[in-house]
Order: sequence, then C-alpha cells, then structure tokens
Amino acid sequence: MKTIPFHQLNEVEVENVFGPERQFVTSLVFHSKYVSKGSVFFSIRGENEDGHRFIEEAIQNGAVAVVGDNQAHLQKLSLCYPFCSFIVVKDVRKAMAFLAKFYYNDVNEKLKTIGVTGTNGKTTVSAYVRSLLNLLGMPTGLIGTTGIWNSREKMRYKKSTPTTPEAVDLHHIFDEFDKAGDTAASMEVSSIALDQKRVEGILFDVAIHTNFSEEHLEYHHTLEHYKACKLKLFEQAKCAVINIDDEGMGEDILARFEGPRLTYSLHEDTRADLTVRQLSVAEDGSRFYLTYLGKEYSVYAPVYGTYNIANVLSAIGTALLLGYQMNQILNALTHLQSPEGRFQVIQAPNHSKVILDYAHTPVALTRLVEEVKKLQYNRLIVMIAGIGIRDFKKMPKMASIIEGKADEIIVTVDHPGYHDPQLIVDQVMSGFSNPDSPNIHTALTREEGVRKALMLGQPDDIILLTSGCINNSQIVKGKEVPHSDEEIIQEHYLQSS
Ligand SMILES: CC(=O)N[C@H]1[C@@H](OP(=O)(O)OP(=O)(O)OC[C@H]2O[C@@H](n3ccc(=O)[nH]c3=O)[C@H](O)[C@@H]2O)O[C@H](CO)[C@@H](O)[C@@H]1O[C@H](C)C(=O)N[C@@H](C)C(=O)N[C@H](CCC(=O)O)C(=O)O
Ligand SMILES: Nc1ncnc2c1ncn2[C@@H]1O[C@H](COP(=O)(O)OP(=O)(O)OP(=O)(O)O)[C@@H](O)[C@H]1O
Repeated sequence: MKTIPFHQLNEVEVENVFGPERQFVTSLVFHSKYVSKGSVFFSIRGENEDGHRFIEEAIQNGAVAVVGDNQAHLQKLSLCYPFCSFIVVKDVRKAMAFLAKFYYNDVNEKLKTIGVTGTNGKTTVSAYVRSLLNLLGMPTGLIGTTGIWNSREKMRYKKSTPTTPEAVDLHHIFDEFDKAGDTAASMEVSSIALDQKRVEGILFDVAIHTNFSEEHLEYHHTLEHYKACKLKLFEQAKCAVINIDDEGMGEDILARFEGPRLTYSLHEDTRADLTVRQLSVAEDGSRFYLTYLGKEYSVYAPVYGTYNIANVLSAIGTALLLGYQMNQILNALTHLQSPEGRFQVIQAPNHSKVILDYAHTPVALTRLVEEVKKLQYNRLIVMIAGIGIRDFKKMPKMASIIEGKADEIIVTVDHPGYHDPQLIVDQVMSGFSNPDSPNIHTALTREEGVRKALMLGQPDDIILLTSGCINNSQIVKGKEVPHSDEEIIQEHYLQSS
C-alpha cells in the first residue's frame, strides 16, 4: 500500500493526468478481472485485445487509477468517474515497469540481480547461479520457467507467470525475496520480456549470455529483431559474462559492452578469460581443467553434457564478477544442483533409463542427442514434439535432426493451443525423408506419446522424452490442462510391476 503522486515520477513520462493527481494504491494490475479495491489498472494494447476496452470493468472492480495511452478515451471516462485518476502516458508498458519499481521501493536495488539471456540454457544457467550463490553463502532466489524459488524452496506465487514475469509481478517477487531474507535474484530474461519492457528500469549486476540461434520467430518475425531485443539486456547491466564460442551474438555483445566482463569458451586456444582443457563428461559428473588469469584449476561439477559445462562456466564467471575467489567457487561447485526436467534421469525398474529434457529447439535437440549417444545403452527411443504455440517452421527440422539417430521415434504434440494436433504432427512428419518407417510412431497428445515411448522400452534402453511442459501443464485452446510426464512414468511402472 502506498500513495502514488503520478506527476512526480519522471521516468513514468506522464503526459497528462485527469482527476486526482495522487492516489492511495493497494495493488498494480494489468488484467481487469484481477483488479480489487485500490488497484492501479494498466490498459495494455495486446495481440488480441486492447486493455482500454476493460477500463470500466476495472473501475467497477475497484480501480482508483488507470494508466493508458488513449488520451481522448481517458479524458472522456474521467468525466464519468471523477474519483478515479486517469494517467496518460506515451508507453504503458514502460510506465508499468517504473511504477512497479516505485511501488516496491526500488527493492531490486537492494538485491544483487543476475539476468540470463540466450536461446538455449537460460533455465539451466539461472538455476546453476542460484545454487552456486546459495552454496557460497549469498541467499539467492530464482525466477524462470521452473517457477519462482526463494533461496530455500519453491514459492506459491500465482498459478502461472511467463518465464520472465510482467513488471508488476517481477518487483512483487523481488519484494518477497527480500522479505524472505534473500540478497540476490537470478532470473531468465527472455527476448519477448525485453521487447515488452518487463525488466525496464532494472540495472542488472551481472548479465549473462549463453548462445543465439533461431527461435521465437512466431513473435519476432525476423532474426534481427530477436537479436536486437536480446542485446538490450547488456545496455542495462553493470557486468557481463559472454560466451565467445557463440557465433550468433558473442561478438555483438563484445563490441558493445564496455563494463567489467568475463568471456568463456569450451576450447583451450581461445582469447576467452575462462577456458577448458581435457573435458571428460561421465554420468556421475564432469571433470576438466579450467584456466583463469594464467592459472590452471582442476574442476569437478555434478552435471552431464558438454553444453552444461558451458552453462557451468557462465555461473563461475558470475560468481567471480560478484567478488568470490576461484577456490571458494570450485569447492561449492562440487555440490551444484541442476534444475528439474533438464537431463533429468529416472532409473526405471525394468533397467531401462528415462531421460527428461526440455530440448525444444533444433540446436538443443542436436546437442542433447550428441550427448546421449555417448552413454551406454541397448536401444535409443526418442520422443519429439511439435509445439503448437511456437514457430511451425522449426517442426520439420526437429524430425530431420533425429532421423537415423534413434531406434524408435515417437512424434507428438506439446501445447497445441488452438491448433489441430494432427496438423502439428503432420508438420513434424514432413521433415522425415522416410515418414513411413515402421520405427516412427505418432501420438496426438503428449500423454499418449509418453505412454507409447514407455511401452517400447526394454531393459538397458534409453527413453529420451524431449520438449515438455510449462508449469506442469499443457496449453489447450487457451486453457492450462494439468500434465506431468513424471506422474505418467510412475503410473506406468507401478502398473507393469
Ligand atoms: C504474446 C504475448 O506477448 N502475450 C502477452 C500479452 O498478451 P496478449 O497480447 O495476448 O493480451 P491480450 O489478450 O491481447 O490483452 C491485452 C490486455 O488486455 C488485458 N485484458 C484482457 C482481457 C480482459 O478481460 N481484461 C483485460 O484487462 C490483458 O491483461 C492485457 O494486458 O500481454 C499480456 C499482458 O501484458 C502478457 O501477459 C502476455 O504474455 C503471455 C503470458 C505469454 O505467454 N507470453 C509469452 C509469449 C512470453 O512472454 N514468453 C516468453 C518466452 C520465454 C522463452 O523463451 O521460453 C516469456 O518470457 O515467458
Ligand atoms: N548452453 C546450451 N547450449 C545448447 N543447448 C543447451 C544449452 N543449455 C541447455 N541446452 C539444451 O536446451 C534445453 C533447454 O534448456 P533450458 O531450459 O536451460 O533453456 P532455456 O533457454 O531456458 O529454454 P526456455 O526458455 O525455452 O525454457 C536443455 O534441456 C538442453 O537440451
């Protein structure tokens, strides 16, 4: 609860206020249905709706202030609702970010903030950073695809938020972290969030770049726009950790970022600050020699997969930039915790092994399969999925990547949204050179796909279930339908035992 003097907030860039110049406010809300007594309602123009259409509903629900960009409309409404403040701004999303920051007393500045961007690895890196900083004694929360976690546990925040929450939620979460005694926040910063100014006004202590490849064209339309959005993160960061092996964006950041920075590379003969020699990746963890400032260190990390070593390097770089010593960091690293659903191994009672991995881009799937093929197994069974709420063009690519690399392939659907699941499966299938192969199976729901994959599994097989769930649910016709691969797996083996 706080009094907001709208005109006095420079960064909100107020153009006009109709009605009271200040209000006693109880919450900040961008959906009319969630407005309660004392809320500020932000009317955002979205993909499907114009938030200005819902102002009167918001006022009926108790809004005391409305922020919008349609001056004529707000002025007209102010005549009907003189007790309500109507704030005209140029950019509603930007205003929302700065009002949220003000409302929560700039709590983000009390925390060390670490923002992770990149096409693949955001969830993994942000979870590694949280785990590593916690082990080093800096209580750190996490915000991302796997939910909201304070330094101790998963929090019951809203039922679901996007990977990078809207600004009003984000600052609320920072406030919750602060109240829980946390002093740092590690978070995924998606390109869409940067475009929609969800993190505007935050100066990150460290910004991390993992890699850049084609993704989210359903939103950005061009790769240039996707990259330009990601680059914005480095305009609002004190320090940066940069993957110079990444040809997609590494050089672009290096050319622009002038603050303290650390670069990393998985190769030894590079100009990176952190380089790797003699990497040996095994199921019980990875070992390698790490060079930093002319010194070589022997490293063990309990993670699997070459790409995860790149992710570990970015967490090490972050801890160094936050002032920790290499020896402290490497000690802590031996207890590093990985996020759920990223190379999550489940040993099945019939001696097959189920691996859950969120790989859902062509690059992630390629790297993942390369790593899985290094393991010992009898047959490899892989389930891939077309994602209805993402770019349809990448679906055939997922098929061509997996063709010839697995003994059995199941093609299914994730988050069909408003699309016909058969259409999605057909899109994926069009990428196979031999779609009629008896080893390629289809399933019109993820649940059916998981069951088919498990049925095919025999002792010593690996069953690799890729792509996956957001918030343990599937998005079907605009609704979240509960779904858990793990529950289906447990049920399957209970029934078959
Ligand atoms: C595609 C996209 O950008 N969607 C965002 C957008 O929704 P929208 O354009 O569909 O909104 P809309 O339905 O047109 O409504 C416009 C406005 O009217 C309001 N409204 C609507 C109906 C109503 O009855 N009352 C009301 O007030 C809505 O709250 C909204 O503010 O505006 C909403 C409100 O600001 C966002 O929450 C929503 O993000 C949704 C949750 C989302 O899933 N976005 C995805 C694309 C996303 O951000 N993904 C990234 C990617 C992560 C990754 O890399 O994996 C992420 O950070 O999660
Ligand atoms: N550094 C990396 N390079 C390439 N692939 C990676 C890397 N890190 C993880 N992956 C692969 O990408 C998958 C998704 O990883 P992660 O969830 O960490 O990425 P993300 O960027 O958060 O994706 P999303 O935002 O869509 O959740 C992993 O399960 C793994 O297969």
